[in-house]
Amino acid sequence: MAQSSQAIWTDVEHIRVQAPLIHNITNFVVMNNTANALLALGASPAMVHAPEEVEEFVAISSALVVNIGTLDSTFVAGMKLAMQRAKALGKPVVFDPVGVGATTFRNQVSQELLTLAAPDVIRGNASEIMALAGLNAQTKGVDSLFGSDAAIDAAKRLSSVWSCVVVVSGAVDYIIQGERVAAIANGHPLMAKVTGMGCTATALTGAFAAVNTDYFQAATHAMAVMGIAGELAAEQKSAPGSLQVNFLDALHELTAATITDRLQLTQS
Ligand SMILES: Nc1ncnc2c1ncn2[C@@H]1O[C@H](COP(=O)(O)OP(=O)(O)OP(=O)(O)O)[C@@H](O)[C@H]1O
Ligand SMILES: Cc1ncsc1CCO
Ligand SMILES: [Mg+2]
Repeated sequence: MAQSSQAIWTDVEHIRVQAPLIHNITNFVVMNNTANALLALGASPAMVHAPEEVEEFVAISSALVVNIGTLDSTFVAGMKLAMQRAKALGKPVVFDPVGVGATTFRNQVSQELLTLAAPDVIRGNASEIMALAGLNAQTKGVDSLFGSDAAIDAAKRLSSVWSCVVVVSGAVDYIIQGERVAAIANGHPLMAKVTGMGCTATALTGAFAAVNTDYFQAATHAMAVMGIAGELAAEQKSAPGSLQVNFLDALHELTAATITDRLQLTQS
């Protein structure tokens, strides 16, 4: 078994054995999908966003996932408290800047969160990563208007400004930390036709970061597993409704052999 496939499988086994508790402050659209994806992978999800309880909850969790998809000011207050506490406790923080670039509120909140408590991993589509890096990228709500390769320079800049791992998702997923770059060519175009597959990628990254403190590896492994499970699901039936369900089954049934057979990872 190739070294990279083995390393991915080791993380999956650790997630399945440890079932790390993943604290999610996420959007109303994807709460159910991402909770089910974390469970199917082997982690233990909880969606907890009230400012009154997030600090206590993050303290018992193994990773924090923050997603700005359906922002409002109460969510923002919870995000700030949770991110600061997670940083103080040394817990991994993964950030999904859904729709950043579309409105002033999203832009302001994203910059405030990054400044207050820089995350360990940022995952977004190309438009989001370009907007977050300060490029005047065009956005179309929560979907990208660009291919992921258009955002590689922006991702490098973000990675250096916030000293974090940056993931740009798309047909090819790029994982960037300083000069380290990994590219994952797994996945299926139909994944973009199911809402929240990007949010799911971010949530799974939280689970991998809970078991692997090399967050570049954790993010790379999460994107590889996303892509492979997406391919398997699309082969069952090439339609969005079925893909959403078959994706969960593929995560649950994932084996070391499947990862070895399918992994399309290049690193530089
Ligand atoms: N054309 C494609 N080919 C292969 N995989 C794809 C393709 N488009 C998206 N994916 C995969 O789908 C997942 C979601 O990526 P995408 O870039 O669509 O996220 P997103 O725009 O943030 O989604 P959302 O906001 O709905 O959560 C990733 O795992 C990515 O690799
Ligand atoms: C559709 C949608 N709108 C706000 S968040 C979200 C989920 C995909 O990002
Ligand atoms: Mg997204």
